[in-house]
Amino acid sequence: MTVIGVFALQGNVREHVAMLNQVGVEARPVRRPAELEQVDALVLPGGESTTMDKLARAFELFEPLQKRIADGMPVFGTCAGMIMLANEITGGIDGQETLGGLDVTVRRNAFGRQVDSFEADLDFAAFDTPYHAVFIRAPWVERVGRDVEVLSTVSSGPAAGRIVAVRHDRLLATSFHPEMTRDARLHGYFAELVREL
Ligand SMILES: NC(=O)CC[C@H](N)C(=O)O
Repeated sequence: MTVIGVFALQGNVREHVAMLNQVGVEARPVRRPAELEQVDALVLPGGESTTMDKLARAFELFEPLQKRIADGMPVFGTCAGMIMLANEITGGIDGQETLGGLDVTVRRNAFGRQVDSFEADLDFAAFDTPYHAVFIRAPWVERVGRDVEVLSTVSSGPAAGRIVAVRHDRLLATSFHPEMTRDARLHGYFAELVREL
């Protein structure tokens, strides 16, 4: 049976595990390299990408993660997790590094101070009704590589048109926190992507 890990050094780990269970997937926290070896795919939750970068190094997960991503492990990165997956970032702190793999440029804290946190209904071609998304000091995607599919953009307001969900082969990323609403459709979408392998 497929097992999806949730990177558990930071973020809403329990909520992600619960939503994966809700879509019929076994899920468990990943804190150590040996635990990473036992999962088929991984969720990188939101939090603070600069801290995640440091913690991943301190727990000796950074290089094993990069290797698994290069070997084709599916990863769903949300918010700070999206930043961690990006090949390139703007607005990072000095020396901040990402795992990479996703051919995009992501701007940290892109929505500005006034809109630190906000909610928006997003359209996804894969879903029949809008997806209600919660953004917290969220990044957006400024550049997408040739093979990256844009799954959703903000539909109205000052940030209209900004890219907030993308997929590049086995890597899925959202600017927002899909574990903070009751809507498990994105976890379901990711689970499908993992099962198709
Ligand atoms: N909710 C979040 O994950 C915020 C991301 C955070 N602003 C960062 O740069 O990592």
